[in-house]
Amino acid sequence: MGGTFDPIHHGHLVAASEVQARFDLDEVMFVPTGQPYEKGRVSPAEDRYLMTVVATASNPRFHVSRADIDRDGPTYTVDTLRDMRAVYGQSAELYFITGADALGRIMSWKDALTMLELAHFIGVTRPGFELSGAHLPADSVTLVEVPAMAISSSDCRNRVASGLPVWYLVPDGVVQYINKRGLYRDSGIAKPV
Ligand SMILES: Nc1ncnc2c1ncn2[C@@H]1O[C@H](COP(=O)(O)OP(=O)(O)OP(=O)(O)O)[C@@H](O)[C@H]1O
Ligand SMILES: O=C(O)c1ccc[n+]([C@@H]2O[C@H](COP(=O)([O-])O)[C@@H](O)[C@H]2O)c1
Repeated sequence: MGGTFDPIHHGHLVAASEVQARFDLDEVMFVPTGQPYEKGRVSPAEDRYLMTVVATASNPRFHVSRADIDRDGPTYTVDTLRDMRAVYGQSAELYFITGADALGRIMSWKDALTMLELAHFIGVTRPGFELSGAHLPADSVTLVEVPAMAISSSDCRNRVASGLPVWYLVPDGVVQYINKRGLYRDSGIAKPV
């Protein structure tokens, strides 16, 4: 599952768990983006990576990859999938999990046709976003309805900046990590480590 995870929240975790169970996946690899070129300023990659590790630690099927944060330049999913293919080998069945909003734009992603050959794409429902696969290649993309969790990372950041709690929106360890590092308090983005 690819995402900026700034911070990772229960919407991401429920979506990953649902897809893992429905597709009987051996594991779900969370891949925090290095430089998400479509987003503005984001928190340091190391903070986003560590929050993802903390959030997924208790699930034996969940793992976290540094592939995107260790690669220089803007993050493109075609590169992520090539890296995953190199790790798991040619015979592995790869699925790329993402949200319905992101999925709607995948045909404009870098090397979209090559990318669609490297994995099967799963778009999970997200409250507030219309789920339509009409313009997407049906053999490469599946839309999956997951239990609705109206949580977003931007809302979590805004809540911290306003002094509101994010308990129960993100895992407890992520709340503690945000507090320890003072993330999102001022501009919404922490200073580099
Ligand atoms: N509550 C949710 N339910 C289902 N999918 C989600 C949810 N939140 C995020 N996603 C999906 O997870 C992927 C990674 O999300 P990302 O890390 O950008 O979080 P986000 O909450 O969308 O962040 P932001 O609010 O900063 O845009 C995206 O494809 C997004 O659509
Ligand atoms: O490959 C691309 O051109 C591309 C463009 C936008 C987003 N993505 C990937 O889509 C995933 C979700 O992105 P985001 O910005 O919603 O967190 C994440 O893994 C991104 O690297 C990939």
